[in-house]
Amino acid sequence: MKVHYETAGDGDVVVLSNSIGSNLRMWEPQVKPLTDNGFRVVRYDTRGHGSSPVPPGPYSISDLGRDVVELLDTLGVESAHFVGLSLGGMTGAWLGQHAPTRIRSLALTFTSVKPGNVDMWTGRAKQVRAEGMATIAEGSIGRWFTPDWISANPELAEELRQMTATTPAEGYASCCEAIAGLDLTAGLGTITAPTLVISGADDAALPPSHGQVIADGIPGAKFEVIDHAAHLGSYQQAGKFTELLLEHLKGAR
Ligand SMILES: O=C(O)CC1=CCC(=O)O1
Repeated sequence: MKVHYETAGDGDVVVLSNSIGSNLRMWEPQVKPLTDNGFRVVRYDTRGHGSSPVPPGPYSISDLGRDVVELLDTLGVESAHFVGLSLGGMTGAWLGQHAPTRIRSLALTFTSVKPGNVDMWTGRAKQVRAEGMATIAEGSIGRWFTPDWISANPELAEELRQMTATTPAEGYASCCEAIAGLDLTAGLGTITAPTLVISGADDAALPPSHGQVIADGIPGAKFEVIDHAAHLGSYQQAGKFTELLLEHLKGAR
């Protein structure tokens, strides 16, 4: 499936992959630092999100991974650095296992290879298909940011709440179904790409224990935990997140 994407800058390609309920705009804080450091940023909307197509679900993690391979084919890019947050990180873990020749390095952030809570994810899919996105959008903001960040940044928080509220319900639900029951643990040891794993100390959705499993499973992976970061730590602690990412990407050049 051809997903919607935007590119910026010149140099080695870095693909940025969004979390569930967001779109490529979530990477706004990273675009300038990456292009200023000689990378070509390719950010895309995961299927069912933003301006990408919304085929009827359920989707699987291999659907999401194959969309990235098709995107690289479209761009004529043999291999790219891949940075994913949450659902994007799960897509990255699939790519590292199933399309290793297309992946130069991986940054798997605020994510998991075995999220668990199967009933919660299937229940969320059912709720969204029945009621739409409004209730889910309220809940997302509470998981994405700590209460003090929301109080200090009310306009940004509202903008990001709108990002979730305007996500197509069928797309969101179908991605919940890709997460439900997911378990990519067994293949972690086959990943050969240089990998950075980042978790957030205040991420109640996918706490650092999930990142630790990934880092323990991938040979040579580096693991960092960012303080004062909830689930959308790339936004809440954009400075620290981008610093870690640039160090990793420059080391994998
Ligand atoms: O929104 C959430 O519940 C947290 C989350 C898990 C996977 C993802 O992309 O976001």
